[in-house]
Amino acid sequence: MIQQGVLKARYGKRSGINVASEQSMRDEEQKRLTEVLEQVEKRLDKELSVLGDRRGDVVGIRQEFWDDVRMNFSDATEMGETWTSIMQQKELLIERERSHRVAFEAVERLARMHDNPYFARIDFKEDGAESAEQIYIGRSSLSSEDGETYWVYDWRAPVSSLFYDQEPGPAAFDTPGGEIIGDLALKRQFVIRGGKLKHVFDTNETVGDDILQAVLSERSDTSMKSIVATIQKEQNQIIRDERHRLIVVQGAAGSGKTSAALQRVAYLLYRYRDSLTPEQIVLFSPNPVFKGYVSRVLPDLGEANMQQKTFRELIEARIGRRFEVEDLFAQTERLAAEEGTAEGEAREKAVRYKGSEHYFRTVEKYLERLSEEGMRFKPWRFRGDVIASAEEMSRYYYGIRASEGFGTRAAKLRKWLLERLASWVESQLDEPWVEEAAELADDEDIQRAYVKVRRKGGFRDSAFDDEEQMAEILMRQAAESAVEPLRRAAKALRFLDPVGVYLELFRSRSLFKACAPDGNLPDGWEWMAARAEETFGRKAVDHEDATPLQYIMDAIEGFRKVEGEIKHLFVDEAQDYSPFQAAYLRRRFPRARMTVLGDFNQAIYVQSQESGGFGGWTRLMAAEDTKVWKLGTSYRSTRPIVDFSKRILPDEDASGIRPFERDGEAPVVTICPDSFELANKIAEDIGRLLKDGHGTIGVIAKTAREGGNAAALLKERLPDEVPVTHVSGGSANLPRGVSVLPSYLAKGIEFDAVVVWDASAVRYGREKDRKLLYTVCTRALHVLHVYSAGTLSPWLAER
Ligand SMILES: Nc1ncnc2c1ncn2[C@@H]1O[C@H](COP(=O)(O)OP(=O)(O)OP(=O)(O)O)[C@@H](O)[C@H]1O
Repeated sequence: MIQQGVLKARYGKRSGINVASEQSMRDEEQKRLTEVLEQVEKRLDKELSVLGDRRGDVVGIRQEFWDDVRMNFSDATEMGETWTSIMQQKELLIERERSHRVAFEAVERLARMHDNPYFARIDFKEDGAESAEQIYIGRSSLSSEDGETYWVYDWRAPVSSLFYDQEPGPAAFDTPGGEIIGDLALKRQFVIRGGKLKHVFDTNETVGDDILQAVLSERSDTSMKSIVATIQKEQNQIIRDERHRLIVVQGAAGSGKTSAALQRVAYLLYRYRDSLTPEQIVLFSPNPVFKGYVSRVLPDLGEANMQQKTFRELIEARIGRRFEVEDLFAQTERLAAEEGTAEGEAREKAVRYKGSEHYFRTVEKYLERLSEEGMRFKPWRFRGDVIASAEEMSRYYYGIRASEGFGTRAAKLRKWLLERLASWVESQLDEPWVEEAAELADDEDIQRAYVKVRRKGGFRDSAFDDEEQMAEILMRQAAESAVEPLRRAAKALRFLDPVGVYLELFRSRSLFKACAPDGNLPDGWEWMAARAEETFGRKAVDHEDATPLQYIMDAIEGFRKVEGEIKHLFVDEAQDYSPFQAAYLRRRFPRARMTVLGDFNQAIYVQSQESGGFGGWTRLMAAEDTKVWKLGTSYRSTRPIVDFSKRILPDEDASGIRPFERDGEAPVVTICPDSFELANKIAEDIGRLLKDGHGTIGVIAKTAREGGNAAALLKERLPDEVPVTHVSGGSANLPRGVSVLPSYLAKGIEFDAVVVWDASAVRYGREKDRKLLYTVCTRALHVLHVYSAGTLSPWLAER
């Protein structure tokens, strides 16, 4: 609920306004609201009765489905008719179910409208028009049945952008038919809840601070809310940008990147409702918790959810069947566990390097070279016979012009191999192994052979000849089915050896140097080489090798497995992607426009430390198709929390971050002598925070292991009626109450109160921990309490 006190306090400050005119404005708007609600009720009644009828239809058809079908299986014709009649009945049911769903959605939409039909009004006089039109803006539109009166405009309608973008005075907005110019005479905002007019006031700002203040002061929920009533001008530009194929948003923590992305999805679905479906939009989410957290926004706006994926799912689907693939979280945990050891340092160096631009360019160059030489093939053998050796394949492959590209070359080689296989099968027909295999033929094989001979006119005159033909066919069938797996492998291009190709980079020093942009081996190359041999040897793939391997694999196959039907790709937390991952997504979704959102101050994974900010993303499309937007105002946290968090960052990175003016309690730092005392203090604190009414409290630990310990220690100390949820990798739901989770699962989400489990110098002492600590602290909306067992992190100490 909006905290009315905030609005009243602010509203009171405007007391220069004439009280009488204020009252008449209220009366006027109350009258209008009553009228609109009457309309909504009328429509609701109608839709409810339609819904009842449709439900009756569906239930009726289901119950009588089999009665209305004529069943007769006596002969082929009757069977055909029975089938047709079942299909007709099924079509009817599908159609009625669809109309039932449409009616249900209409009822839902009208019920939402009855609660809160609109949130703004603008009066706009188009140049040349006689008078200004009053335009009321809500989550969805409402017009009279004859279509003559527009009671409410959808927030996504072209004219609604006036509300978000412009102040009273001369104004213009874009429509698909061109720009419309005129005068914006009035901007009015409303708070309507449960069909009651709570507040109404005029504003000169783009979107008044008063309402935003009130909205931001609300307690958080376990899932994200839509922001349509308070979209800010800079966010609106992102939401409505249709000009660019690639939109990159760099925005401070809490600046509304995810919110803007989701409203943009809703906007696109509205704008292109005849040609775009939610299934054609994919959002890449950082983790399963986030997936659940954002899944309510679109349904609340009356739209179906887009697809959500994580990068991990993409990798798993492609190479997960053949290899044990480490995921990003497992990698992060391992790096944390091995921190300070020689092995740990070497691994970290490798992870850092493999997420770098240097490595990406090295592999790109390597792929270029592969089009001239060096492709590796698996020899094509059967029963010890070499049907095609790796050398022969290579010769054939490089005999095809390079300009044909990897995909065509692989397809041509496949054709050649299948032909070879066919003539090899021919040469084997008299061999004893074929005879033996033919003797094992089962009834089905014999039946097939028999049918073939019959088709050729056999089994009529000379029985002897027919038997011979049967035997020959059976042998051919036996040979063919023996080589079937080989044929299938050829179809899947399994004669290519992507792992061999990948490992070659670490087997040949000179090859690596020749491909590296500066001709140098990276520091730790030998360690990486030994590690790669060792992991691939046991069919495991480190996370840092997974995308490069997949990229090479898909490249040498000619990027066959693309998702061309996807029209829009959204990538949240984009700063955490390596250049390989960015390039891979572009290839995998070749037709998609991309909206990429991130914050380089929250680049917490080792894999993206060297990726060069957003470089990996901005090069994906031509400069004229690309737009970089910046969001600097942080809306999530109170001003004291934003100021506190900013100080964790180097000045140059913090300078662009502005808090939205919302007051609150100053963050509190508590240093405890040891972790035992830390757990005691935090347990007490949680009791207080719950008593103060904070509905979501996030206790954020650095790693999953630490989170597990923290959850156990808190459960021991807190009474049973305080449920403590330990959120780990697999769980997708964020409950109300106290959640204990590792830093990387807190990405993108927020809590009323954040308790930082142990911000000591031991846990967050190094430069690379700085962004992590910043990310953790910026999860707080209203309250931030930081605890440390022993010496405080240096990133917090100097204050
Ligand atoms: N225009 C707005 N009106 C109301 N609330 C807003 C607005 N913009 C952002 N917020 C609120 O600010 C909070 C942060 O928004 P969001 O999660 O979209 O930011 P973000 O940039 O993705 O953050 P982060 O990078 O830290 O994950 C949310 O609670 C969101 O509802």
